[in-house]
Amino acid sequence: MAANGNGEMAMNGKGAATARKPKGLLPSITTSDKHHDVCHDMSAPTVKAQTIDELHSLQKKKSAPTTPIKGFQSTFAALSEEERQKQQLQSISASLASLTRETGPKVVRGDPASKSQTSPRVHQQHVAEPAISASDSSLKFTHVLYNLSPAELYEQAIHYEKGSFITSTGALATLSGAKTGRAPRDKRVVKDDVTGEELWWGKGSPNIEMDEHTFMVNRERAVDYLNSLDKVFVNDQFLNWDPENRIKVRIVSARAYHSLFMHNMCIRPTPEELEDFGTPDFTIYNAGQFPCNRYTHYMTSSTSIDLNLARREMVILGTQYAGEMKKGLFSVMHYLMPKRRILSLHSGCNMGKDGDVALFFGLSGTGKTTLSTDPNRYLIGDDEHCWTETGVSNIEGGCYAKCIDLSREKEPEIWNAIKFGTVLENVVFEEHTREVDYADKSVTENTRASYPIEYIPNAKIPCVGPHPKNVILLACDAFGVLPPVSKLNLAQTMYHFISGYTALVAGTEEGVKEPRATFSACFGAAFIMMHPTKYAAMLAEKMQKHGATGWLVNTGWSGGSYGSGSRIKLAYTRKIIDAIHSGSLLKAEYKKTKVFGLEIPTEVEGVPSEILDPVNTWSNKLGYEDTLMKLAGLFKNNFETFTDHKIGKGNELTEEILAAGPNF
Ligand SMILES: Nc1ncnc2c1ncn2[C@@H]1O[C@H](COP(=O)(O)OP(=O)(O)OP(=O)(O)O)[C@@H](O)[C@H]1O
Ligand SMILES: O=C([O-])CC(=O)C(=O)O
Ligand SMILES: [Ca+2]
Ligand SMILES: [Mn+2]
Repeated sequence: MAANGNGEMAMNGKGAATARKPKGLLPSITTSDKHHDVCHDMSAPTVKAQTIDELHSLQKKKSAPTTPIKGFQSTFAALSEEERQKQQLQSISASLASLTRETGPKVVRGDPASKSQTSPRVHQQHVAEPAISASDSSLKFTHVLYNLSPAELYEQAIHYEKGSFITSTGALATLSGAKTGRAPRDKRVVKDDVTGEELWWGKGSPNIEMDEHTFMVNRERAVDYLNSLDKVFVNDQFLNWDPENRIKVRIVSARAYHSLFMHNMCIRPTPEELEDFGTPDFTIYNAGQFPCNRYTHYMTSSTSIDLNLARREMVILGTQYAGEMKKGLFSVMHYLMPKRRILSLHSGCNMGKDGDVALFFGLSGTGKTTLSTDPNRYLIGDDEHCWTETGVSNIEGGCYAKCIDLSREKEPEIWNAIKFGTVLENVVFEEHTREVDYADKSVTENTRASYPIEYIPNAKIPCVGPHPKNVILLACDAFGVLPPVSKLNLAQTMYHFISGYTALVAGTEEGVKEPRATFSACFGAAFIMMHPTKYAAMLAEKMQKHGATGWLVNTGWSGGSYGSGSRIKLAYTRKIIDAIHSGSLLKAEYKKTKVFGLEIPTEVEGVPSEILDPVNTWSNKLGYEDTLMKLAGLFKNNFETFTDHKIGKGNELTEEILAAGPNF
């Protein structure tokens, strides 16, 4: 039926339903008893499903086999894919095996909550003859969520982990629990015949010993805990972009947060690389929600981070802070790489357009991530590197930026990297808009963002580069007496590298009025495994061979100590770094400072000249002298522990290095 254009309906056969209406009014509706068709909206195609379940099943496409099946498309090829999956599950079951039971746990792929799972393939490590199960744990399944994607991990985190939220820019906000930083005093390293000889033990060393048996007790505790869960996350990934020195790592964890963090921080395998992954070189068991047993020998708290180099395993109990995994693996690299005559470094690294590489050493919070992330240069990495015979390589696949007081204006690249896929630890956000308040320290001052390195637009992929031209030592001097920049000779570079000075500021802690100096050998004593002089000797040799220049950059206080002066403007530090990169600072005019004997430039483009010599910035000159002497004394005191160690042939370098420290 159709309107006749005058607002009148055509009369139907019976003429009963409609009446002529005055013009201008809406047409009345006619129903017809002649045509029995239902009214359809035929403009959109219908869905190809009969039921809701069927509709939902259409939504997800099965991932295609990761590599095209080689050869003929036969049942033989399909079987080998199945065989490969079986081997993968067997390998995971072997990882999770208790060492006191005959078989590994029954592992099955997929989320136990997922209905769509088709008849699970179950695997056990070495299936013994059918026997009566000795324990309930051997009856249950361990579901394995294997190398999930960020989207899948978001869903797991949001569904199951309290404190997981999507922020306004798409990052995953998480809480790391009671621990919001690393616990170096809870680190334990197995001391055996080999490591007893090879590693650095005793005063100043980060390696606190434990015996093999105690490690096994903690390992068993972690494995039993993990196997008691409905599901565990397994990440199989790589460390080190240098293909010849790549390490395969497996991380077994209980939280999607941990899995996503390691997805970001380690190197992500391609589907093809994953197929050939095989047995990992190193495995982490992260049972961080579960404490260690205080009755266990060597335990001094409910947290324990245990490294067993012989077994190539690490166990985490009693801390959920994800940085333990990252830095635990870094410790492993600090052992494995020097054995291959490769130097491992706690440094950031970037490269200019002309291929000039710079290393940025520094303790936590001194600016490695901030300063290696530079819009004018290619980012190779922000925290952990190797220096080989051929050049530098990043160990990791992601960055871990501090984000307290982060601002879009000062650090736009890091700001923009905080998007979907990024893990944002312990930040505070507005409940409704989910906008993050980076100034808020309610949870901790150590708020962090972990993102894949390719989130920085000018990342250099693969993350490798030629030999460094500049070696920049960053110190955040809260005493305000170290110059903003000094040029170092080789002996001075070694002296400051071995010293590893920075200062912790008192912050909001009551009663603490003064900054506290910390000396951390190689700018990362918490992670090195052998004596600091071993790494220092390698650095000296490499810098000498490749003609690299050393620099000391103070990213800390100026115009007085913490409390009266202020932190050097990031914009000035960036100008100083620019001048190092461009080579202009090498050609500048220098003068030598008293006490520390540092060469300081008289001018740096874009930086007020008066701040280059700190004495100019202090109104209280006597206070400056006192503070300078105090810091010099702390340096001297600290270095005494190293004087009995030789570097290089015949001890000469040691003499030279000793003479390179403060003289007074
Ligand atoms: N002059 C400056 N130079 C460098 N960083 C500065 C300066 N002033 C303030 N900052 C701030 O100091 C912090 C440096 O932290 P960054 O993440 O770079 O540390 P890091 O050396 O990478 O430490 P970690 O090894 O713990 O990751 C940033 O929050 C940065 O904004
Ligand atoms: O390990 C961490 O938690 C953060 C970091 O990079 C460091 O402290 O050097
Ligand atoms: Ca960092
Ligand atoms: Mn670090």
